[in-house]
Formats: sequence, C-alpha cells, structure tokens
Amino acid sequence: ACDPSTTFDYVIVGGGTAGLVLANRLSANPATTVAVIEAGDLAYSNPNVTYVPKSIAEFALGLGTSVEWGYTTEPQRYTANGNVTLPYWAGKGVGGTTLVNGMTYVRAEKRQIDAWEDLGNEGWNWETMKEYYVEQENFSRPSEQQEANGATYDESAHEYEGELDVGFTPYLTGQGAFDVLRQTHEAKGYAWNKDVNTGSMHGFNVWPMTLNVSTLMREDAARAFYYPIAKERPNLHVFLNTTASHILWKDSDGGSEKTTSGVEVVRSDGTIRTLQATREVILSAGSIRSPALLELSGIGNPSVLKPLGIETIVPLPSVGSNLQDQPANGIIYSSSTNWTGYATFASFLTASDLFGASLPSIIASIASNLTSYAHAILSDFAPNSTTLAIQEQLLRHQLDLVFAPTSTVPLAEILWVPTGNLIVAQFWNLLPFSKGSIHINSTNPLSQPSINPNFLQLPIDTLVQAAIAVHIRELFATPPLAEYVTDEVTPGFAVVLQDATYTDEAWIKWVKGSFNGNSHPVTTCGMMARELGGVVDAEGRVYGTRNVRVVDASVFPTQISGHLSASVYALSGKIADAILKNEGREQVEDVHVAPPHVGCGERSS
Ligand SMILES: Cc1cc2nc3c(=O)[nH]c(=O)nc-3n(C[C@H](O)[C@H](O)[C@H](O)COP(=O)(O)OP(=O)(O)OC[C@H]3O[C@@H](n4cnc5c(N)ncnc54)[C@H](O)[C@@H]3O)c2cc1C
Repeated sequence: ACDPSTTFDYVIVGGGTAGLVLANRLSANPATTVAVIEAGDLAYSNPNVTYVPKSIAEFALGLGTSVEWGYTTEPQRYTANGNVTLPYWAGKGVGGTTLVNGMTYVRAEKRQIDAWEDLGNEGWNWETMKEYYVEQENFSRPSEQQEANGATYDESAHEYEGELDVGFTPYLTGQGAFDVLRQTHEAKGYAWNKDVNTGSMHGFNVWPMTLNVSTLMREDAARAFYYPIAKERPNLHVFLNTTASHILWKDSDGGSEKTTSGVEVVRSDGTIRTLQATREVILSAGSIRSPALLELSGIGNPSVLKPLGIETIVPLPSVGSNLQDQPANGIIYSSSTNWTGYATFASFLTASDLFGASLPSIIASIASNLTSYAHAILSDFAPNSTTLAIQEQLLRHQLDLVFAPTSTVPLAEILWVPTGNLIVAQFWNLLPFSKGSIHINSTNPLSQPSINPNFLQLPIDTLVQAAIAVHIRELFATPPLAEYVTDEVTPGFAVVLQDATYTDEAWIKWVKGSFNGNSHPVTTCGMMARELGGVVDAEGRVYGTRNVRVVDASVFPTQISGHLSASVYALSGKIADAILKNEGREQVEDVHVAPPHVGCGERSS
C-alpha cells in the first residue's frame, strides 16, 4: 500500500551536518518529497547548544548532555597501560555533531583535497570543493578591534551571502596575546597566515568560528540549513526521536545491484515503522553509525556479519575499517599574566617543520617500515577486510603526500589557549598512519557499535606527537612568549627532562599515558576505487547497490588537516548537486522513453 505520510522520494538517515545540507538541497523542488530520520530531538533553543563560550571552561556545553551520544572506545591497546577506554563524542539531534563541536571553521589544505582524486575519485579536488566551501558561507568581516587582536581574512576566499554564518568570536583574547604568539612564531621561522581558509593552512593564524555575530549564537547545521526553510517546505519532513534500524531491500530488481525500498525505524516509544523511499536512501548518520547501518543491512564484511547471523547482501569487506582519528595531548605553562577571553589561535606545521634536517632519515625509516605497518593494520582489522598490498599502497600515498620535503600539508596542529594564569598548548598529529575500525557487535540497532580508533598503533604516530611537543617547548622558550611564562606545569621538567629529544623514552611514555582522542573519525565508509577497499563511489553511491548512498564524514577518502565540519558541509553540497543532476537526467529519460512516473504522494509533473 502506498501511504503518502510514509513514502518519500528520498529518505535521509541522520539530521546532522551532512544530512541537513542534503535535505535542504533535495527539497528545494516542491515536487520532491524528502524525509529526514533523526535519532535525537530539536535543539533550537537549548542553551547548552546556542551558547557561545566566553572562555575555554565553557567549551561545548552540550557534551555529556542529551544532545550527545556518550560513546566510549574499546580499550586502547597502544596506550601506556594497554587498556584505557576513552570518551568518544558525537552529537545527537537536529544539527548532529555541530550541536556540540568546537565551532572552529577551518577548511583543509589544497593539496590534500587534490589527492582525493588520486584514490579513484574523479572530480574531487580543491577547486571543485572550494565552490561549495565558498557558496555555503555567510562570512562576517571582523571589526577593527578584532582585526587588532589578529582576526584577519582574505576577502576573495569567502562568500558573504551564503547560509552558514561564519565569523570571529567577539570574546577573542586580547592583552596582546596575538602579537606575542605571532612574533614568537616568526622568530622560529613560522610565518603568520592571514587567513587559514584559502587552501594554504601553514603557519600561525587566528581562525573564525561557525557563529552568528549578531545574535551571538552557535551556528549549527540546523540553524544554517534547516530552520530557515522548515516552515515553507511541506515536502520536507523530519522524523524526530526516531532511529533507523536497517535498510529494506526489494526482493528482485532484475539486476546485479541491490535496490532499496526504504528504511525500518524505531520510534522512542519502541514502535517499529517503515519509511518507503521511491528514489534513494541516503545514510548521513556520521562515521560511527553509517557503517553500523550498512552492516545491520547486510552490507559489509561477511566475517563481521556472519557471527551475528546477518545475511550478507553485498559483500564489501572494508565497511567500518580504515578509521582514522587523531590523538591529542596538552602542554601547559604557568603565566604571570591573568588571561581572559576566548582564544582562537592555532599553528599548523608540516613534517619538514617538525623534523628539519632529520626529515630524510624519517622518510627512509617510514618507507622501510611500510610493510610492517601494513601488517600491523591488517592484524587489527576483521579478517579479510583488505590486503597487505592495498594497505601498503594507501600508506605510501600518505607518506608521499605528507612527508615529502616540499609538502605543504600540515601534519601538526597546535591550539594556543592563554587562560587565567596558564597558557595551554593543545596539540595533535593531524594525519596519523594508525587505523582503527567501527563495527556492530549486536543486531540491536540501538546498541553502541565497537569503536576502536587504535590510537598510536604505529610507533611513528607517537614519534610525531613527541616531535610536536618538543616544538612547543621550543616556542615557549622563545621570546616574546618566553617572557610571559614562568614554569612548565605539564608534563613538567621532572617528568620529561628539559633537553629531551622526541625519541626520548620519557616523551614516548608521556604521550602514550596522557593523550585523549579528538573524536574526528573519518573513512569508515571510504570514497575510493572499489579495488582499494572503497565503500562508496565518487558520488557517494554504495558499491553493489543501485540507490543507496552514504554522505557524511565517513566517506572522506583520507583524514584532513582542517577541522571536519566545513569539509562535511562542502562534500555534502557537492554530492547533493550530483544527485540533482542525475535526477534531471532521469526525468528527461522518463519523458522520452518511459511513461510518466507518478509515485506515491510525490512528483506530479
Ligand atoms: C567534541 C567535538 C568537537 C569538534 N570540534 C569541531 C570544530 O571545532 N570544528 C569542526 O569543523 N569540526 C569539529 N568536530 C567535527 C565535526 O563537528 C564532525 O566531524 C561533523 O559535524 C560530522 O558530520 P556528519 O554529518 O558526518 O555527522 P553528524 O553531524 O554527527 O550527523 C549524524 C546524525 O545522525 C544521527 N544518527 C546517527 N545514527 C542514527 C540512526 N540510526 N537513526 C537516525 N539518526 C541517526 C545523529 O544523531 C546525528 O544527528 C568536532 C567533533 C566533536 C565530537
């Protein structure tokens, strides 16, 4: 039976960062019906969401509340004691992880987006992504006072009439902090970067945030892409507090590719319902839940599905594997100044900055270890997820891209946070080689999948983290910054001797004993050539299916040096256009070849 209230052209699972861009674009045509299924609720006037922090103590107030899933990782084998579990954050509600994130708006490095094309993704390069970064943005120019505190920008890198509000925090730390940090970086040979969002990220910069500078509210995905259109589009329906359980398949579709008919969902009262999709089902449930939903629907690695009694519908062995996330540590100094405000200062450094004259020997060492790295990755994956040759090829690609002596791709990020009588340098290896996985461990769609980022699996990643730490110490010892600090609080010279080098055991031990995860998971449904272990093609279509896509951070072919949301929005905008283009093509074919298709409660033309 065809019930218009449960039948839509497109069913999007996940009303988050990617899902709401898609919903917005696909429902622009009033004749197209779109359903969004969201496990959480609206957070329109939730103060934990809307609040713009005045100091780091107020960072992301929604974490640990109802707008956050509250995941934890599997025990992390490569930590100091080998069994630490870490909190793993993800947003829940209309707006997704942008309800709880740090609001940093930083795109990516040009060369690393260009490299997505090398992995079998035709048309994915900086120029094509840039169109969407720019088109979506509603950039607010900084005030004179903000400029004096370091908030600068390149006019040509931005758009001023898009939907996504971006601007500098009105609480930006003053007290000369910008000049102190800038001069210190320049003294060490790291240039000041006037705008981190031009595709050239290198150096020291002040980053903008996803916020509305007039209303002083967080700009989450719903404020940008859903609330402004919600009332005027009866063809767009959001199912709140509704969790998708699995994709439904048509029995026979006359082809080798599987065709979906919709999605089964569970409402918060436990009732089960079906939403039909006449065109496509699009998973935008994020890097944790999109691979889980594929597995619950029979798409994945048979060695994961079979023990759970799930029939393999499409064998795609790398679903859930290739997880890449970043370990983060913090170095803290005491300061004689009492710092106030919210700091948005960051430095992005390359492998050549970190390793200097030792870079050739580091490259040689990584190159000679590639096979053993690939073995280590393979041994932590589910059986037959990938092959040694594929993992070696992917590692080689990363090595060439990131460690080449002339590479511009940032490997390290350092956030500088002067706060109270402290200056904190929070830092992470942006592009670790280690790989983890996310898989279901139960057929219950409501239970948390096993999340294993495998932080610091490969020793090179710990070494990079230690090399960043050494650089931070050098920066703290360089004037003028040196004049503003009194002592090292963390780790402290008693724990790691002042002159310890990055290979020193004390650094390695401290990094492994004190890191946290960044909750920046990507590549669990990687967009890559199928031969490389890709899960989706260059338009987000799941291999082996006719009308199922994944569109969210899980399809990033690689980790990036930017913060993820800007690139998730842009990626989603680009795939939405591909879907619409395809739709246009099909409609032309309908007119010429087939009788006009009038479905259930949707297209009438
Ligand atoms: C603590 C934290 C800080 C961060 N800071 C920044 C930052 O400062 N700047 C930045 O750019 N990026 C940041 N990020 C990363 C960035 O916000 C995310 O990577 C990005 O928003 C993810 O977008 P997505 O579309 O892939 O998933 P999400 O935005 O997470 O959307 C997925 C949606 O799907 C829903 N869902 C999941 N499963 C189901 C299901 N079965 N049925 C129905 N709905 C479901 C979820 O509830 C969610 O709403 C941060 C992330 C975290 C966790």
